[in-house]
Amino acid sequence: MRTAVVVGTGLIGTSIALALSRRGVLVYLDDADTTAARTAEALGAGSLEMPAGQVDLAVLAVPPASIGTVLARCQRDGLAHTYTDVASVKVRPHEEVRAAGGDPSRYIGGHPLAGAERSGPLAARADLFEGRPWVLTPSPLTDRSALNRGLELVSLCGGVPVLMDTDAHDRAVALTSHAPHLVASMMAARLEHAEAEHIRVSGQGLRDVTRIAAGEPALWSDILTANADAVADVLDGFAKDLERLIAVLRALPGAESEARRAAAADLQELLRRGNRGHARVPHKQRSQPAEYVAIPVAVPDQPGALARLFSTVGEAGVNIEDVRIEHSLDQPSGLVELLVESTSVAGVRRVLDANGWTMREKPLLVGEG
Ligand SMILES: NC(=O)c1ccc[n+]([C@@H]2O[C@H](COP(=O)([O-])OP(=O)(O)OC[C@H]3O[C@@H](n4cnc5c(N)ncnc54)[C@H](O)[C@@H]3O)[C@@H](O)[C@H]2O)c1
Ligand SMILES: O=C(O)C(=O)C[C@]1(C(=O)O)C=C[C@@H](O)C=C1
Repeated sequence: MRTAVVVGTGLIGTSIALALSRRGVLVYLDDADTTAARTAEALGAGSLEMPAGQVDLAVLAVPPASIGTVLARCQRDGLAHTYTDVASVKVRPHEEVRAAGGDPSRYIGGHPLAGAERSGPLAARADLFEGRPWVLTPSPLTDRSALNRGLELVSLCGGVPVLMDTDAHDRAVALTSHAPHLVASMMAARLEHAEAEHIRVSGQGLRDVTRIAAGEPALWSDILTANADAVADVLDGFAKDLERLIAVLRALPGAESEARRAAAADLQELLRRGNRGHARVPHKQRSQPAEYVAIPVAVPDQPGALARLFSTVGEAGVNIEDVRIEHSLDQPSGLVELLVESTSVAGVRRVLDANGWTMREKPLLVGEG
């Protein structure tokens, strides 16, 4: 693949664009929100100039409900030879592509099982998909060349391709992604009005269980609406376990000893079932764990300052893996931590220094806090 357009330069689109650009693909960026597109460009994800001719692949990284209309528009404009999307559901986009008059032979549905609870290009990372499953859903109408192009995309992004039917995909992710999201949201919702004193005494467990509840509600309602029945089926089983668990917990303190023993055995069995289920969760495989270093840079609170910082780093030919921003209220500047591969640190510090940026002395190894 030599050329690609990424439509939707948020978390997923920009991560794909960064990965492709790194592998030498010429990437063009398009987003309804020009700030998102400009930020992705400043991160080194590609170019805002639209291509003169047809590109090899267009990747639609827009919300699920927009795939059909965006694909029909792109195909009408003859933007690309082949099209794929990354939406978290697959039945509805396939149906909408047909309903919107798109050409299904040049479209292959896709869904990388990697992401984050943050949205937008600033949350993007080039290695997001490394070692992660990436489902492709060819239909009987999909051309073999489109399937091969999809496989090439997955490979360039470091993902592991999995071919599935749209139905099977949506049922699978109802269990592994969509219902877990709602369970995390429901647990996190318990905290909304909890006493601050209580929340203060929390550890990593609460963070682990609630992390994904920070996801963008508009995107998640779109995803859940498109897969509502399958998610409700998973939650039905969950609700039965929950009902049983509440009865068991209520029985534990007060019951006669035999009933108490039965309740304790039930509780243990539920916890053991949890152990067995947890043991089946696949762990992320990475070919080579990359070591990132955070370079803290003081950035003035001025329009365009972040874009200038990113393009300075881009000039050094270095990919920014992640960005953390600490806003200091009432201060004329904030602290921005640029995460880069450890091998690039010296070059980045040199180019920042030459361009007048102020850095904190010692770079932090990620995880040092
Ligand atoms: N967030 C995740 O963890 C995750 C993981 C895998 C797949 N996905 C899927 O990836 C897609 C994008 O999600 P994201 O997390 O990157 O969201 P995001 O909000 O970070 O980015 C979406 C981008 O699409 C743009 N956009 C919306 N409608 C558009 C249109 N009609 N034309 C052009 N641009 C448009 C928005 O302006 C935004 O910049 C969704 O379909 C989602 O289901 C998300
Ligand atoms: O890691 C996360 O933050 C995610 O929620 C990513 C996650 C998931 O694993 O459920 C979320 C939605 C996607 O469609 C794919 C991946």
